Amino acid sequence: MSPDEMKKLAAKAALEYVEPGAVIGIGTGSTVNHFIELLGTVKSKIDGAVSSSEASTERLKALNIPVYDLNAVGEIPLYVDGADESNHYLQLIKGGGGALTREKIIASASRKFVCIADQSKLVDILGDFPLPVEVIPMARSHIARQIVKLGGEPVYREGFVTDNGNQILDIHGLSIMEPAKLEGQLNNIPGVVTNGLFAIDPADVLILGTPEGANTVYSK
Ligand SMILES: O=C(CO)[C@H](O)[C@H](O)COP(=O)(O)O
Repeated sequence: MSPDEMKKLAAKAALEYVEPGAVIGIGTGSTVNHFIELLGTVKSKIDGAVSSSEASTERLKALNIPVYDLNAVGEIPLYVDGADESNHYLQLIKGGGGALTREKIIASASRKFVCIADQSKLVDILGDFPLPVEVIPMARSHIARQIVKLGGEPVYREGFVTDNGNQILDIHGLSIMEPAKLEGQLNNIPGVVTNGLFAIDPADVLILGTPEGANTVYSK
């Protein structure tokens, strides 16, 4: 079975968490794209969505699913998003698609974060996937030097601009033993908008697509 088929299985299983009348928080990426397609089949049962990126908004609107501004809604019952890596505590690296800041905001505004992924995303130690950091452009070089002091190798994602008009540094060479600590340290560097660690506030549920079906994983 291909990774994409596994992503689709995970997305399908996440539909079970959708409650009638709800506004659903929607992440970004190829796994979420499957979820958006499936959400289109039950759109009459939901109120609409809050989206974490221009790309997801476009897909939701193409299916005539109403997209609300986060400021116009209260607490969101459910947030569905993918991940680049998850450990067994459901602490994540996200932001491969560059949408990490809006993703973290909507995850934080949601009661339950259901993460969907193919089985390859589950790892023992986070860090093989380069950790994205969204930065204010004028602070980029300064932030890169601070990251080197923390033991990482920052690489500027050249030519990429986030939906917020900022830039991304991808940190290579990390083996992240204390994800919550590193998340805080990075966010404390002036000019960092946010980083792709979702460790202080991890996912609540991880659904992994596997060749045998969708497996639900809870935190260790
Ligand atoms: O964080 C993300 C985008 O910013 C995505 O959730 C992450 O990159 C996973 O993507 P995919 O579902 O395509 O594997």
